[in-house]
Amino acid sequence: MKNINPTETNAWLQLEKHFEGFDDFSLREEFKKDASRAQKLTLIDKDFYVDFSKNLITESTRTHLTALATECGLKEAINSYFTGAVINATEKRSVLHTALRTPQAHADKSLESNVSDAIASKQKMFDYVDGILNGDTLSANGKKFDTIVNIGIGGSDLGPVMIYEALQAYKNNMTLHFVSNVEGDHVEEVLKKINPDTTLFVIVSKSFGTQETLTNATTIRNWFTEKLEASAVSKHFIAVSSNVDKAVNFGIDHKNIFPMFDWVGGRFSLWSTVGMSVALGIGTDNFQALLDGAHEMDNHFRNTDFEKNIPVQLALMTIWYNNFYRAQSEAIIPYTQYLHRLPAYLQQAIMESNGKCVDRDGNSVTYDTGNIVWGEPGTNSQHAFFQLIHQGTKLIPAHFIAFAKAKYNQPDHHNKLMANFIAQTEALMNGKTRSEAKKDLERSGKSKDEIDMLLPFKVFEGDQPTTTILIDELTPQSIGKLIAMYEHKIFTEGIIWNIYSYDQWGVELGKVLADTILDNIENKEYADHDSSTSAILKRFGNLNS
Ligand SMILES: O=P(O)(O)OC[C@H]1O[C@H](O)[C@H](O)[C@@H](O)[C@@H]1O
Repeated sequence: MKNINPTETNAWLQLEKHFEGFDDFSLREEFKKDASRAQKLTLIDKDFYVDFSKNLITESTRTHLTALATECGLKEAINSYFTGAVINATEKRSVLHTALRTPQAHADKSLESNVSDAIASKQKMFDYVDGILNGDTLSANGKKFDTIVNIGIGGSDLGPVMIYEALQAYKNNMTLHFVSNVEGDHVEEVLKKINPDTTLFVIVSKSFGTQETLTNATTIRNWFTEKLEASAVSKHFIAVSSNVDKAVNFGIDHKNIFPMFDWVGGRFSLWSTVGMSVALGIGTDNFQALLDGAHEMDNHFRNTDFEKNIPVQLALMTIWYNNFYRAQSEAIIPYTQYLHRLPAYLQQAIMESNGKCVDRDGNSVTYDTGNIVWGEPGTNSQHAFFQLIHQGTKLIPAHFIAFAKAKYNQPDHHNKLMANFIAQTEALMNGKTRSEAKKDLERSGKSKDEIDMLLPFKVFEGDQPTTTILIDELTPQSIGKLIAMYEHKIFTEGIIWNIYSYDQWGVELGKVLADTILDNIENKEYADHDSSTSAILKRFGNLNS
């Protein structure tokens, strides 16, 4: 992989010049000028329809941005990514979540053994899941398991919970709970709801060293052994980890440890045995369909020209807004409750990956990286933060994601949902001019004085950019494809920004300091900090003494 400072490329210079022409850019005008704008700026890959035309771009913008991707060595980088080069250099690891969904017959020569290991570990997981679901594997008291508790945090929680919520229409009758936060109240609330006799606990931790997960697992095991014999632990607790020894030390039966691989990053691990709880909740066929959907997007990303490549063009939009428009954030608005955890999942995937201020040569970057993402499902978000997108002072490019077909036959609901989905992007783009707003007020019979007073508040500037991602139907396949699309978008941005997307050193500092503070709390030693930290520690200590 070449380390290229994007701002020193010819394409970047061209983009800077090109951007100067955007002072009086108007999407309304662009659509008026070119009847085929939507068609030219929409990419279709089977069930995915991605319309970029409501973005602040022209076809030349796309050309310049695509040239930037090429000049930054994206083609070679994609090849390195898919063939197992050590692209996570600071941790000396390959980045091969794509191998987890590759059929053996499609494996690259260099990755045959990774793919066959992935398939073997998936098979072990599937056999176990089938045994639980068909009742061959029973609880310590010979009962069928009916509840799963996933104990994990970060990538060992967000991916599984997001997918499980997304695929509620595909769930079997297993009840799933997710315990992630180290907050004891979170654990207690889950324990209140479950019967130890019929509950399987899945401890998920790549490192098996994460404070939150080990604390929760220990508390839950203690609770469990108060209710059932200690010998029942081996039938009710399983672990997913790449640190098998630590899982054994914790007391997990060797045969109940489902290994994951060093070459899969935590936030990209939902495709691996980390998906255990999801597979238990939706069954192995649906889990396989999820993998197949992701593989379909892998092929699209790897084999499609950049101009027609959905993840590449999505990444380039982020570069355009982040580095040229200097937009501070992007919104992700899924028009389905099923995807209510998608923004949270993407916050980890995107911000932990690309929140880096040092380039691949170890120098401080001189340009912005790491886009901030946030969001909530529509239509709820329309009644919450859309005011700021429509009339605030910030440029907030947004992804609008929806599925053309609903899962249940409620056409009245679905038509209303989709009407809002479509209307919002049109409104954000067109806004409302002063004269349009004035006409509206006149039509409503307001006096001249009232109109003069109200008019400034009724104007919408418009030109708020959106990308519409319309997918035929929400299925395990399309959800897999959607998540893989974002994974490759993240990769592409990291390559162009010349940063390492697959480490997360920034998470360490706070973790280490928390250990010291915990020591202080336990020993009631509050003095050895700045006055703010000491006072907070003391107040906390006093309230709990
Ligand atoms: O799976 P684990 O090893 O327990 O790690 C859980 C999480 O811990 C860290 O905070 C990392 O920043 C995350 O990327 C990771 O997903």
